[in-house]
Amino acid sequence: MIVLDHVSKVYRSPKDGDVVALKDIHLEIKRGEIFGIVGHSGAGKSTLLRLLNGLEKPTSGRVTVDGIPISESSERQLREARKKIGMIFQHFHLLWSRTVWENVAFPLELAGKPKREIREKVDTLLERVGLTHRANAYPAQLSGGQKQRVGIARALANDPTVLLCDEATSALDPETTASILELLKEIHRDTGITMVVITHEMSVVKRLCQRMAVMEDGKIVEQGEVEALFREPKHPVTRQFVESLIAEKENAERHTALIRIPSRKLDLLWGLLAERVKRGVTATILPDAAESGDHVTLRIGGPKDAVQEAVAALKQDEHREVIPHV
Ligand SMILES: Nc1ncnc2c1ncn2[C@@H]1O[C@H](COP(=O)(O)OP(=O)(O)OP(=O)(O)O)[C@@H](O)[C@H]1O
Repeated sequence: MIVLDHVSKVYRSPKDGDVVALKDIHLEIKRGEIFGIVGHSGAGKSTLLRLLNGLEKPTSGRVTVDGIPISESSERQLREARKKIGMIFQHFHLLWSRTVWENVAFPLELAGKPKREIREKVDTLLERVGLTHRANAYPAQLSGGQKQRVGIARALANDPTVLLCDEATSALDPETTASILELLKEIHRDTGITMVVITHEMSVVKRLCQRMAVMEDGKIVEQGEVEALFREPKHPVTRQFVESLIAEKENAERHTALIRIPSRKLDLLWGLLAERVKRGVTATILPDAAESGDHVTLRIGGPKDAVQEAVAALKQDEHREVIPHV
């Protein structure tokens, strides 16, 4: 469906000299696949995406999308090809002076579609993304998630066969991200559209993609099934990304509890906590000017279960003077 055949891209700048953004990339994405591309800032992800919709031409190599030789197409041919290549962006790129409805209608107007067809299509798309009730609102009146829903509806207006997602959830909070990923999955299920998902968030790849490529310094350093790469990352950059997700998860699972204990029991209880520290529990004595001296406050942190268990242990019978603080 999408083929990058030994593609390189060099930006020539009189000021900074040559910047090699992509080095001999070979990538094949199958029809109907959700393919993730991850990499740190500057790895070349955006350049790769811009080659797919013809916004940039490769310095060498060929780019083919759905049988169209994008890298060799004229501007006129590209305009036609881009109708079949939808794109959504991190910062939505909506037209601020147009309503939700008019934003979604825009690509259909550009394609010269008759009014009645536009009306039906926009109504259907707004229903699809759950925004019928906001049709007459302006982008400034919408939440981030709603703006991205408009972006998705607009990207789908001309029934594309490919959807390019450029950090589409990076500006959204975790809950909104989850709902947008769910919507993208539903659209994929309903239409079989091929998706290319560029992100620096491994959680997005994990939840959405079937295969992925990891980029570093203009090259693909590893690619394969998402599950396999998560199970056995080989390249250090892949490993780093996989570990970042584990850290993300652990963070999300972190809980804290404050507990006030008699100072004279501190040594004893500290010993009791020590074995739990091995299981990811942290204990900190909080500096508190209001302490009378006969009590101290401890902050217990860590995974929810472990924190609850540690607090329960501190409160057990022989230490019944422990007073829950919160
Ligand atoms: N128009 C341009 N002119 C010159 N250099 C460019 C241009 N666009 C990108 N670059 C350079 O090409 C390299 C790859 O950039 P690119 O934006 O593709 O990376 P990225 O992985 O998408 O990073 P980010 O997530 O920060 O956008 C970088 O060194 C960047 O500075």
